[in-house]
Amino acid sequence: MLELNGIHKIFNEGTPDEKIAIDHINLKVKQSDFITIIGSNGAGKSTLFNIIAGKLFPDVGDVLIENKKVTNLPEYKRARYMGRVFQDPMAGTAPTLSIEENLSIAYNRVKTRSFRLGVSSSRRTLFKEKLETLGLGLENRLEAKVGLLSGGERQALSLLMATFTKPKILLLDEHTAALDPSRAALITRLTKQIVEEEQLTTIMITHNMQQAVDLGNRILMMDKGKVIYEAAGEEKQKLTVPDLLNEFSKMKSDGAELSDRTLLG
Ligand SMILES: Nc1ncnc2c1ncn2[C@@H]1O[C@H](COP(=O)(O)OP(=O)(O)OP(=O)(O)O)[C@@H](O)[C@H]1O
Repeated sequence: MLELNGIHKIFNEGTPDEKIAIDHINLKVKQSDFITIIGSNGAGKSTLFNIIAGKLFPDVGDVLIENKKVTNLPEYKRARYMGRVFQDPMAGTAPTLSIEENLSIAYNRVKTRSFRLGVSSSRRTLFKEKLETLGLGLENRLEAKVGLLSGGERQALSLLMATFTKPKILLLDEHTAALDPSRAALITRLTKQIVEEEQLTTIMITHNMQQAVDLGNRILMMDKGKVIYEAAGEEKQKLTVPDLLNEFSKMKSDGAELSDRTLLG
């Protein structure tokens, strides 16, 4: 489904600020894989997502989606393959537009080339059905401005907007990190539900070890631009938070920086 071959990315090359953000990473993501990525601050996780999404281009290496090389395809041309939810609930939605207008934009992005905001009755029925699956009553507030929603409601809507058109790849970029614990638990539960129902190929960055252990069939740990630990299948299912902390402590003994954020339980 998604292949990263020898991806290398350096920022500010040849200057005193030179930084190797991604150090020759290879990754093969299969259809319906759900990968969680954890790692220290500055490990290269967001840079990796930006390269997958086409927001950044690698200096070396190739990105393939369904065996097609997309390495230099800009973000807007990859948008119909990708769903992405960011940490900031404000990032995925337009606050001055209504819930149905936001859903309409997400729908048009993939289904048609139209930027029309008008919503036909069949679309409205589809939007209502999808919103009902969130269990938040948003289906009764189709005309409410998104700026009036709580952070959790907004993030649930962002998740729906990123997934209801069944993207080939779903990127979740610490999408529960800015929410209080109960709202984070809600978004985690909805993520699991949507990914399972739609069989979405998903990659999720998280600093929450419990979430990284609970979700997905594969886990990657990154440090200094490299994947330094990986578990999949049964090994991943058996993995516990103490096991992960143990892996982190090995990393620490190799001189890596551990921050409190890395160790979020
Ligand atoms: N646009 C940029 N210009 C210069 N350096 C950058 C840029 N983007 C990222 N970096 C550097 O590249 C490294 C990797 O950053 P990245 O944001 O990918 O890490 P991360 O694993 O997502 O970190 P965090 O968990 O703190 O969000 C860091 O040292 C960062 O400072």
